Amino acid sequence: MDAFTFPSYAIDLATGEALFDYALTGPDGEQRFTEAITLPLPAEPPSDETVATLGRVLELLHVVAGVSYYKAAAPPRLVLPAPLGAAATALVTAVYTKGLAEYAYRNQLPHVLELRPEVPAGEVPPPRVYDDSDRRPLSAVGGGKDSIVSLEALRRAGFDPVPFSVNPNHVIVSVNEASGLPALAARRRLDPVLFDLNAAGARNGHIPVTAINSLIAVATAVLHGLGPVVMSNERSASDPNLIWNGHEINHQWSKGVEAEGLLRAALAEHAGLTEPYFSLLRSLSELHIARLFATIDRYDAVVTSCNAAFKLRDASARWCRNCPKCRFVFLAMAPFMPRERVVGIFGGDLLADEAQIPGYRELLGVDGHKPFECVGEVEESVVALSLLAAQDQWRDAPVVRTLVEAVPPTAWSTAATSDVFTPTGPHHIPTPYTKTLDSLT
Ligand SMILES: CC(=O)N[C@H]1[C@@H](OP(=O)(O)OP(=O)(O)OC[C@H]2O[C@@H](n3ccc(=O)[nH]c3=O)[C@H](O)[C@@H]2O)O[C@H](CO)[C@@H](O)[C@@H]1O[C@H](C)C(=O)N[C@@H](C)C(=O)N[C@@H](CCC(=O)O)C(=O)O
Ligand SMILES: Nc1ncnc2c1ncn2[C@@H]1O[C@H](COP(=O)(O)OP(=O)(O)OP(=O)(O)O)[C@@H](O)[C@H]1O
Repeated sequence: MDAFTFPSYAIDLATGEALFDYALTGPDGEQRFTEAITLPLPAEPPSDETVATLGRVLELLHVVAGVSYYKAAAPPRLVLPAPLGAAATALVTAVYTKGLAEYAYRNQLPHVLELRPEVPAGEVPPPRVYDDSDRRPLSAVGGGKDSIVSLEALRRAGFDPVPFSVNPNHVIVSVNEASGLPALAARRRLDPVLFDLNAAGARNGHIPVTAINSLIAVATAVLHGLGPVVMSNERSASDPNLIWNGHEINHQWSKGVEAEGLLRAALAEHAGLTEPYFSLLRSLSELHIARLFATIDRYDAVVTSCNAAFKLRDASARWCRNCPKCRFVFLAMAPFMPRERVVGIFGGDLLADEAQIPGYRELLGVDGHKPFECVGEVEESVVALSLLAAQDQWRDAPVVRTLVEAVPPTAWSTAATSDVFTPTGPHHIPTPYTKTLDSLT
């Protein structure tokens, strides 16, 4: 295939269903795809102004959601459907290069990292300015500990958040039920042709799914007259897993602060939104978030951070208890909870299971590189281990004992001087929200 194009998109405001068309084209023909995204409908029909702003957000979503189909062939040309301003073009360029960096690395496709979209010439008419800053926030819920911390903090700080999810599965539905807050949901249906192509051996790999979910959330907020979309993306999401050919390869790129800034700028430029989107947890380490989560117990029976529970097919019921994310989250929660509580949350004791030791060695930086998963930095794992080694309830757990001997002696001084509980780094949290997390402590 030579090129990836974006033939059209349309939304039916009677049903909320938006259809996004894509095409891979080449000398041997064309492969078309249609993705369907259905937004929840508001009680009252939207005004013409709202529909115009929504249209601008959907134009960005159309282009960004194309990554799922582009990756089936990774052609050299990315041909955009309409003129875009500088900020929107920067977002699209980054989504298809940095967002697909893990895919490029694993498939050995260096040209993907250099991809530059072809943007049709022309002016983009300026958008209507839509000041959404003081409206109720839409709080994205993914079913894991991080979004629960944000939702509870927003609620306790009096922001009256509206929980929102894309394709909520049983985990997310249970989390929303546990919150007691009425939630909004959007549906997203990938073109089944993609699965047929995958089964036939098409190129496949990781995509920047948070960029897509984020734009669906912003579209929903606009349609419902709500305020900023509040995400729960942590500090370490901005850190790469490795460097390849001089490029950072980051599994979590679209959760990182660079993606957040690009998305905010594109939404301001293209859709006129003044305060569209930010992460409330941006300055926090995963370990710090786990400590905050420990102060909330109403979600213990339902919280699930394991990605295996969110597969489109053959999903696990809750924690699989045998992946980097399960290992990391167990390690991060354990220092801040009675042992029976964390074992109850996970349905098993990972630190009593010696089969977990090789995976924990990777998390602690003893072997390999940071796994391609949503896990914290090596330093956070080291600090968690040092906290466990100092607790009677954990000191003699088989995995803790072995790991304490496995880490280099320098790890303990690293842990002693670590700033993992000090919020740091760039963030986009608007002034009214800066004290929100204090409501949890
Ligand atoms: C649940 C999961 O981790 N899925 C990744 C996995 O896909 P798998 O084949 O095992 O199962 P499905 O998710 O059901 O996907 C089936 C196919 O569909 C393609 N696909 C899926 C969603 C989408 O938006 N676009 C798609 O094209 C997918 O490629 C499959 O062929 O492995 C895939 C290949 O590496 C990953 O792409 C799947 O990741 C999902 C898109 C996903 O939702 N993953 C999140 C749990 C995730 O990884 N989040 C990251 C943040 C990444 C970011 O920058 O946003 C994190 O939490 O660290
Ligand atoms: N299905 C979804 N719908 C809407 N937002 C989502 C969805 N899945 C994840 N998110 C949001 O995307 C961001 C990244 O997701 P991630 O899975 O890391 O978070 P989480 O589920 O809250 O916590 P954890 O890191 O413990 O899994 C979070 O802000 C989360 O709220």
